[in-house]
Amino acid sequence: MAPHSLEQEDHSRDAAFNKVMHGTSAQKRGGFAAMLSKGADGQKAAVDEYFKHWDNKAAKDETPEIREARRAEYATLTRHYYNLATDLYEYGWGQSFHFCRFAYGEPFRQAVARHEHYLAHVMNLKENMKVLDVGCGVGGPAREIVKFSGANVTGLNNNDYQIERATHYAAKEGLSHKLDFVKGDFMQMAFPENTFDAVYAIEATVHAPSLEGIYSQIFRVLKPGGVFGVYEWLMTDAYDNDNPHHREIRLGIEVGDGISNMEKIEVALAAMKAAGFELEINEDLAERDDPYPWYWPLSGQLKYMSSIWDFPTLARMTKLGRWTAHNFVGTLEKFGLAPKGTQKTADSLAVAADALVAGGREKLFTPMYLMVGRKPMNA
Ligand SMILES: CC(C)=CCC[C@@H](C)[C@H]1CC[C@H]2C3=C(CC[C@]12C)[C@@]1(C)CC[C@H](O)C[C@@H]1CC3
Repeated sequence: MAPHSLEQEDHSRDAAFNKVMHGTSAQKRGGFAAMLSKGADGQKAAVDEYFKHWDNKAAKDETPEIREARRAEYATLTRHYYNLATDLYEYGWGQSFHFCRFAYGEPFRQAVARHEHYLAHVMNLKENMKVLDVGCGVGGPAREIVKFSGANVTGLNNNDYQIERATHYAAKEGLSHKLDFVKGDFMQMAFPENTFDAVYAIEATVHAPSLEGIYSQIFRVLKPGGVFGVYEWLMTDAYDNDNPHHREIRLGIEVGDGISNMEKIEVALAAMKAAGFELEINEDLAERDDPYPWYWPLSGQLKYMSSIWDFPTLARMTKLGRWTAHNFVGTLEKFGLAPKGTQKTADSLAVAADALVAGGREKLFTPMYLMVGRKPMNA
């Protein structure tokens, strides 16, 4: 698809909204405690803004105009998605918002960290390099990559609440001298051209309305000779847009994961080329011969559990765990202990989980299409 028109940024509006919805909850210890201390008006506005794009818009009825309306509001849609989902992510998954490969007997957190180390390794990140993390979440991967490589990392994020959480965790771990976090829309980065030695993006650029647009921005801020590494969310070659079942899976992933429009592998490869990168690596890591698939923690199959410490994380994904969570947050909402819309958000994440597992099982979708590209020296 062609490069897309951009939403007007308004950082003071976003900061004011952040105060109304999140208050001081960014300082709370875990996702669950943070979730219970939201401002009701802010939460309602975020729910309305986010779900207006999806409610009553089934895959079978979707028109190009509906999809286009979502793409046109990509930044607001993504910002409100993370206003709603961040605490649930932290509660259910941890502080690294991405999938990973699993080796035999490998505990969950170790596998997540290994996926981050692998990207740093293939990009050859080194001590004191100036590195940009595009769409840094609450900074779990950035902290790990700083510790692994010694690089200095700037995290770019469009969501004020995630920046507050990321800043809080970096300070807590004594890493503030190696890490900073900057608010901004990755489609219109404020950094001057040729700023960074390396840029990485872990399962984040899928939120862009145009892959060519975001990869071109990354190309611009990279120094000549600099490297870009990305784990991209993409529909595989097996995805057929004329197949209603395939479309349902794609829409399920999009609605539950705050994505305005997800593309196929061929589009991402063409976008890297159009942006100007020399492609050094492109591989779907989901196709590696691993003992367990990337989606297994979401599928609730406890038989793959290799460490008893993973039980609390994985139990939440079983049928019983999900049923309990649905009813628990519903009860909290009823008694005014959790803000209205918490259950709707949790249910939407459950839809995402099912669609992600179906997309993975049917090999229609990958969350780990690895691309490493270099900006030519003469660019
Ligand atoms: C949205 C993008 C581009 C990346 C995030 C990937 C994953 C970290 C998330 C995708 C689906 C999420 C779900 C949860 C945590 C984060 C994800 C795995 C939950 C396990 C959080 C707790 C809820 O009760 C169930 C969620 C299911 C989906």
